[in-house]
Amino acid sequence: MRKDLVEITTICPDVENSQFVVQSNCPETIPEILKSQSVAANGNSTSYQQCSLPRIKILGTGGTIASKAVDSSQTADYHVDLTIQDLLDAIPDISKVCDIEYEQLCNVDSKDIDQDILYKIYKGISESLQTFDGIVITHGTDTLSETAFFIESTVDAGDVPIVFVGSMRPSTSISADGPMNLYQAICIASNPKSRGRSVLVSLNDQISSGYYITKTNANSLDSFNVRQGYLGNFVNNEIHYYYPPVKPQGCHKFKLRIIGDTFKLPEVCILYAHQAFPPSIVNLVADKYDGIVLATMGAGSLPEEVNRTCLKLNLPIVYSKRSMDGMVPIANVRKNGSNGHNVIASGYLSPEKSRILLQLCLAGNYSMEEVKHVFTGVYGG
Ligand SMILES: NC(=O)C[C@H](N)C(=O)O
Repeated sequence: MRKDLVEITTICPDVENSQFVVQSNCPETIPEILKSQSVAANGNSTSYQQCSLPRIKILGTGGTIASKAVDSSQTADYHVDLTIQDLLDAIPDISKVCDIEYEQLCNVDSKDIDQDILYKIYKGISESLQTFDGIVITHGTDTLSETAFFIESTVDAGDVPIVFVGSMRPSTSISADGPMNLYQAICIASNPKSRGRSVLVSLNDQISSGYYITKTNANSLDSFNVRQGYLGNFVNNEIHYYYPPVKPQGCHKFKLRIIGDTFKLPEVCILYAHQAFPPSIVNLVADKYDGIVLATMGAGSLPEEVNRTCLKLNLPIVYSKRSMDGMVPIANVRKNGSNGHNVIASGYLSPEKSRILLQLCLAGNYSMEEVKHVFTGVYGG
């Protein structure tokens, strides 16, 4: 698993009592690697000495974690002003945990992450997978779940942990949360127990799946919520995972086809439904977009006239939901005997994740049946 472990002895008859030689500044997790390798060797042949720390790549993109306000009591009205190097300077102890290389991909609030930046993040991660033991991406929390979902859907990480991290307070704030969140993200990426868990998110002492996470609180430190449950947490900066490594159920992987360096996804917009939602709004955007996602009321509810309008259109329309919990079942979309040639149920996916999934399906020239299969078969729609 690790390239930087060097075999030093060949006799280890008693795994439980065997001694491992570890550098004094090694992360506490290293003995776990050594132990598991010895167990794999059936307790009778191998022990290892660590000769270097895990290699971690940090990709900086901006967000509140890289922001400054005018004074320390301010937790709003701040701007992105710090580089990834500044952020790392605030956590000098991290040099005891791993060897770091870093790259500034951009420095923006996450509301400004567009397709070009998304592609830079995809490329930065893909190019680092072969060389590093873990990857950390600093990112604004507002759209972090979208980037994490996109990366989970397009990157085959193998066992390498890809950890997204942000903060809710700017760096200048009293009790800024960024340095600790970043420190923990790097510990997650460096820890062998994180291998095989795909895309993770580090925030407020919690470790979550990047695939399932949703930002549910616009202001508090405990901003992310995962109905599927957290994967683990930190106590005294030790990682405690609740489950063995696992990847999200049925996640559909897309292979991005990039021509030259141009990366262009089809355009999909989201419309938020409400009482008296007019069909005219659907017609208005239908000409300008390749697909539409509707944040419906309840579990797929829209005024009947809007349903009829959608069925007349010749573009894919995903019925998602305004509610954070629950799902849109296919039965609520293909109603009254209609075969719903172009309408798709989002299942459990939020509107913003449905949008990305539909973009990826359309970019791959999936047929309507294939698009439905991705949503229906995999996500329970
Ligand atoms: N807490 C944050 O990071 C919010 C910020 N507006 C962003 O998404 O970049």
